[in-house]
Amino acid sequence: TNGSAPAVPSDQYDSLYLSPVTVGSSTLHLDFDTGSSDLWVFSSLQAQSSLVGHDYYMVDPAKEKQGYTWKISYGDGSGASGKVYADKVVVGGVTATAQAVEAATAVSAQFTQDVDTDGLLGLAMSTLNTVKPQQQKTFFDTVLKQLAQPLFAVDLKYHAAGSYDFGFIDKSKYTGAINYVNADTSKGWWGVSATAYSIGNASTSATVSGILDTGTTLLYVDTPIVKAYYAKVKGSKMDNTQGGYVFPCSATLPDFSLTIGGVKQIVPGKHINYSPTSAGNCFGGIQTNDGIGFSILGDIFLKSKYVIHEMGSTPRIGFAQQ
Ligand SMILES: N#Cc1c(N)n[nH]c1N1CCCC1
Repeated sequence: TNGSAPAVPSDQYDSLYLSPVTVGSSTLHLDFDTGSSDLWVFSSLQAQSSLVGHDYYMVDPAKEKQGYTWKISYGDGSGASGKVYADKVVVGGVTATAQAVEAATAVSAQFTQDVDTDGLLGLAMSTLNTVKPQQQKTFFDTVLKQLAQPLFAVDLKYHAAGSYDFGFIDKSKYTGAINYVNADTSKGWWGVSATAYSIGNASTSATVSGILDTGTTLLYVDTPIVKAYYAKVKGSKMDNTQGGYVFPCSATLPDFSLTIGGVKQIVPGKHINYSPTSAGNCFGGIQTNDGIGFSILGDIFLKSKYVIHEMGSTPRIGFAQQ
């Protein structure tokens, strides 16, 4: 079976996208994350006070994987931990009958405060899964063999609902050709490299190595590229209080592209005005990857494309224009 689930922006700035998932007998709204590999949910194991505003998984003790635990921490300092159950998970009609469901006993404040997000569904390689004593499979790995094609396709949109397709490519969701490149999955992520970037009409050769990551809001690249971009934005500056480059909300933002597999993957300038700040200017969608060690092609990069993640004998990534 194949299937498709909506990806709905959680707020007016596309901070993250939420998709409905049936876990056991509950429907939760999860953040599908190609940058991590745990399927974890808010659960009845948590203190009631942590569950206010959230949908949550009602655990069935008979389904517990006794002695199994998980603990995850993300690059932004957030995290969660808990116990593991084997239960039914359904995404867009695709069913995993005994998926490892990581039920939270504790989650960090960032998650408790975000009442829209009921957990995450990881779509990176299962080698990054945090369950002990035995690593568990992602939902995609669990259902892979039942899919017509061994792939999922990501269709995130700018200030609109998109979708995640499992097992098929939806020709109505893109125009032009799909450009495929091999994926570097050696570090557990969907890794990709670019050979150049462009700002407006000017191209510069450079090697940009990074990961595709639906769970990251913005686009993080090397500092020299970020500086060159905002040099073309009148009134832009690095604002340490806001934590990145900001600019007047009236500024005209040039398009940005990364050349991947010889094809320019363009990010429209409009998408690079991420959100207003508390200080009366606007926060940039392109920011420095300082301290990360590689680039992160997050939602700002992804939301103009239809991106196929194919786990064939050689993992591949396909890019097409929405
Ligand atoms: N930081 C971070 C991060 C990432 N690189 N991919 N997904 C992330 N998160 C998912 C939920 C919180 C952060």
